[in-house]
Amino acid sequence: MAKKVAVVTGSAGGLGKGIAERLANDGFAIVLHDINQDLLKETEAEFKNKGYDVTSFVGDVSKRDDQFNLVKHAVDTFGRLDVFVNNAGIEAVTPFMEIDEKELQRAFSINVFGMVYGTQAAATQFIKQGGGGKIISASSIAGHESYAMLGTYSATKHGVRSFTQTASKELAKYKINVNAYAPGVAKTKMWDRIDAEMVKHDPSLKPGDAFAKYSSEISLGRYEVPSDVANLVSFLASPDSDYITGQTILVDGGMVYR
Ligand SMILES: NC(=O)C1=CN([C@@H]2O[C@H](COP(=O)(O)OP(=O)(O)OC[C@H]3O[C@@H](n4cnc5c(N)ncnc54)[C@H](O)[C@@H]3O)[C@@H](O)[C@H]2O)C=CC1
Ligand SMILES: CC(=O)C(C)=O
Repeated sequence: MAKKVAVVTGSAGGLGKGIAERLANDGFAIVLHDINQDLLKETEAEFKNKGYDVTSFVGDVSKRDDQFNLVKHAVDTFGRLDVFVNNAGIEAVTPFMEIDEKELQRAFSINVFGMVYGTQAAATQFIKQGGGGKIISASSIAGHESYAMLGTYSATKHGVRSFTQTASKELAKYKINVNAYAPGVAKTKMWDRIDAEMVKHDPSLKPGDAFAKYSSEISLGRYEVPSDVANLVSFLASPDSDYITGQTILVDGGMVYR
């Protein structure tokens, strides 16, 4: 039987790379994707060296055409699509009174518009194929609870949770499951940048303090690593999750309780 095919956006590094590697080990053919062409090519070469069935596509999730072309690339290369992971996202760290139009536009266009366009592109292909499919998106603990200095970011991740619910209700008739994962505090480049920005806005903080403070609130006593998130995404991409849809599932080591 032909391999199932998974697309993971923003998978040149960070959580997306961990998710893509786990899905490759689960037996999927993988479409890596990112806006960072150099890092994407490095990751593609690394995956090829490991023997994974992989291709890559450079794109910007905030551009609707790019998202549809990404799905086209997956189908042209591997013949079908089974799983689409809307992972790409950016942070925004700003005191509420200083949030401006530029920040709102940039964060919403990537985190929310990108998720909507990716979901539309994947669902269009799933409906054409006629056999259902899985759409899995990156929300956050900040999609369940809003944080100081992370107002814009938190609103975008609440948006992902909201669109996950709506899309799941409308796409259920096509046997398309739409769910989201909500990580907590993972030590990726994103958190390095959040930490640096928080220091700039709060003179009482030194580098590493914000990350240490957030991490200290994790019940299981350690920060998150990509495989923690990938374990959940693997489940959501598998038939074991066929009866779950519209959910934004926390994978945070115990920080936010819903
Ligand atoms: N790191 C963390 O603690 C948490 C992360 N998340 C979410 O998980 C997802 C992945 O986060 P990380 O791996 O930590 O971030 P990261 O910044 O380490 O990696 C994100 C990747 O997405 C790519 N990307 C950014 N904008 C893009 C665009 N417009 N189009 C295509 N690719 C783009 C980047 O080039 C990068 O390779 C994000 O949606 C983030 O909001 C959620 C909760 C916690
Ligand atoms: C990066 C993130 O999603 C946080 C702080 O919850």
